Amino acid sequence: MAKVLVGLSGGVDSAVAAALMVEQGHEVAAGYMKNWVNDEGIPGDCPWEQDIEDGRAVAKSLGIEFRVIDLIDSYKDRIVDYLVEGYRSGITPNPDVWCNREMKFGVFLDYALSQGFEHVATGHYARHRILPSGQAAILRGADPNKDQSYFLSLMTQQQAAHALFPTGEMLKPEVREVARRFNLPVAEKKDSQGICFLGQVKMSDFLRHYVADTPGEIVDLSGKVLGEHRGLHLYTLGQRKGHGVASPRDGMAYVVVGKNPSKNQLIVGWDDPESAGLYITSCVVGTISTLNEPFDKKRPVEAQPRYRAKAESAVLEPLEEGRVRLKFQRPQRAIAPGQICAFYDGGRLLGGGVFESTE
Ligand SMILES: Nc1ncnc2c1ncn2[C@@H]1O[C@H](COP(=O)(O)OP(=O)(O)OP(=O)(O)O)[C@@H](O)[C@H]1O
Repeated sequence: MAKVLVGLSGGVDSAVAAALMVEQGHEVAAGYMKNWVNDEGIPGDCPWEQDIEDGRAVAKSLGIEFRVIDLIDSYKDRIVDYLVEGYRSGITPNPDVWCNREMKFGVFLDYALSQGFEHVATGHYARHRILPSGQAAILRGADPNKDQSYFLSLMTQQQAAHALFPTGEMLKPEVREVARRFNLPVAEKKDSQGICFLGQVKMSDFLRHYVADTPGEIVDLSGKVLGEHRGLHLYTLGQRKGHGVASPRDGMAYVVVGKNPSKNQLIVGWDDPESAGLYITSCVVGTISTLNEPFDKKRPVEAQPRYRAKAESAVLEPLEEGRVRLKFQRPQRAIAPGQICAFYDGGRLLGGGVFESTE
């Protein structure tokens, strides 16, 4: 039996995680991280009041303590600023991955430990194991449609050692069934989507409040001007729609193949392996974080370059501290700096890093 603080978000997955922890006989309390309050007139509509109410109702039905933990300042410093700075500097940030490392298993875990808890449990779809070495390992969730291990790829061993993922062994429909079995008030609540504080707001509308529009030319690979963009930060490599350059005929679409910050130009080309910059096989990944073993020698890995992507065979080669070169077996489309790459050995998460540059 352990003392466990469950991260209760107001959704069904974490409610079931809490119920399972109670059922397993742990000493359980629930914590809701208050991350965002819109007091600056910036668009964002996180339904946090409803979520707190739902979290409180779940805790009550399980007979466990419910705490609301104010992490607004840390969230602003560690996630919102990272997001805005990232876009400002032209990279593609991933706040969901960062949130697990900095918030849920960062300040929230620190809070839990300072309060005498031994573990933070969340409703992530990932599996937790203790290896024969005594180290904690993270495996892909049992539900292949829901697996969230990608989002945990920048976690450290110390963080993993204090983590528990009670729903990671289950399929989503089973989670709903358990919620009904426990009569949890959120058993039929709809799944949340995207970054909480943005809610239904488009990222571009949110960013407009922080990053001024800086219009410039849209050019093709030969330098011919085809249109005007609103600011490089608003476009992503591989983007097919929303750049405003019409396709000349059916079956030929312009996509974003690059950015030239010094000329403030957005470069478009055909969605084709021949378009320079769109497909790469070799790249440098930095901010390397590993869970169980250091990346200190050349090794094969499966590298997953985005959440809903297949992990691809690649060879990883250590560079100087904190960086690796990754050579994919097959060309990869639209790898953008800032994006997170998760590394796996079969179903086991090895760690992750941030794409820095392509070669
Ligand atoms: N505001 C929050 N306070 C406490 N824990 C949270 C909060 N937001 C998310 N978590 C924890 O992180 C887990 C994964 O977060 P994510 O946003 O992916 O939720 P989810 O998959 O929609 O799960 P849920 O159904 O529990 O909302 C949640 O299951 C929960 O344990």
